[in-house]
Amino acid sequence: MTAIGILGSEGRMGRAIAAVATDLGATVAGGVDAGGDPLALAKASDVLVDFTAPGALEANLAAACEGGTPIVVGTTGLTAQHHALIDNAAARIAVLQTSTTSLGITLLARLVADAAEKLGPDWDIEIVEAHHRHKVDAPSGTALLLGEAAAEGRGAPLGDLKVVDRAGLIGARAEGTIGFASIRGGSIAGDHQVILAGSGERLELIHRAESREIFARGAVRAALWLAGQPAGRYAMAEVLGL
Ligand SMILES: NC(=O)C1=CN([C@@H]2O[C@H](COP(=O)(O)OP(=O)(O)OC[C@H]3O[C@@H](n4cnc5c(N)ncnc54)[C@H](OP(=O)(O)O)[C@@H]3O)[C@@H](O)[C@H]2O)C=CC1
Ligand SMILES: O=C(O)C1=N[C@H](C(=O)O)C[C@H](O)C1
Repeated sequence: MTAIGILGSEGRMGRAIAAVATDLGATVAGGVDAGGDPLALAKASDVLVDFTAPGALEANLAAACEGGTPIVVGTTGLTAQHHALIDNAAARIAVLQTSTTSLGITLLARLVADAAEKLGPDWDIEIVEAHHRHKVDAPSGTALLLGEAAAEGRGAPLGDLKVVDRAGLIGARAEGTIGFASIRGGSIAGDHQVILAGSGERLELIHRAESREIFARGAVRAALWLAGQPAGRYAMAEVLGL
């Protein structure tokens, strides 16, 4: 059986992954949290899953490389520098980075790219996400992933189109931009709504995670798939065959 090492094992996702791993045909090799030894865990594991914090990524990737252990990076709030670290690690080991391990969202990203392309820039795109009160990053990694899909449909980098901060007398909406809004409260597992607003009609694509378990199951599925892959950078769509 594939032995999964959990980086962030006492966190919400880490605990959810441990709860479903056996069900899905994996074992848990162990886990670490802040102050733990990721290299010892990497050496004891067939594959690592990282659901920690951006500040932990560099050490976690270094441990994975040194241990020769594939790693699923599910942590969100990553910067361009973090993505460069992931690219470097992927030259040595198999790395799957994804802001969502949900099947529904992975498919939704395809639909969003298609809709953005077909409907054109005079349809305004807004992405609204809602999460639990403990979430520390905004917009969510998934909202940004959906924004990337929309921008790809528009043939431009998201960085050129993204609007995340609206307050005060900001003027009318600029054509072609992609707006983001974040809601935080209670125990919401994760809702994402992509609104394509035209003149006189509106298309709304919505995904609601009903519990954290779907992310945990997706993470284990991704880990089992990644354990057998050669070095390289992978995405969730490849796991799901989409
Ligand atoms: N890709 C996906 O599908 C999903 C991604 N996520 C993302 O996963 C991440 C974790 O979410 P969640 O479980 O809710 O967060 P939690 O805060 O509940 O858990 C984070 C865990 O990481 C640990 N940690 C922090 N720093 C380090 C470190 N340097 N080394 C090792 N462990 C560390 C924390 O330990 P300590 O408490 O000791 O600091 C804690 O146990 C977030 O970025 C979230 O957005 C969440 C759900 C789904
Ligand atoms: O922090 C969470 O809980 C989640 N984070 C991920 C994100 O930022 O998109 C995925 C999921 O929505 C839950």
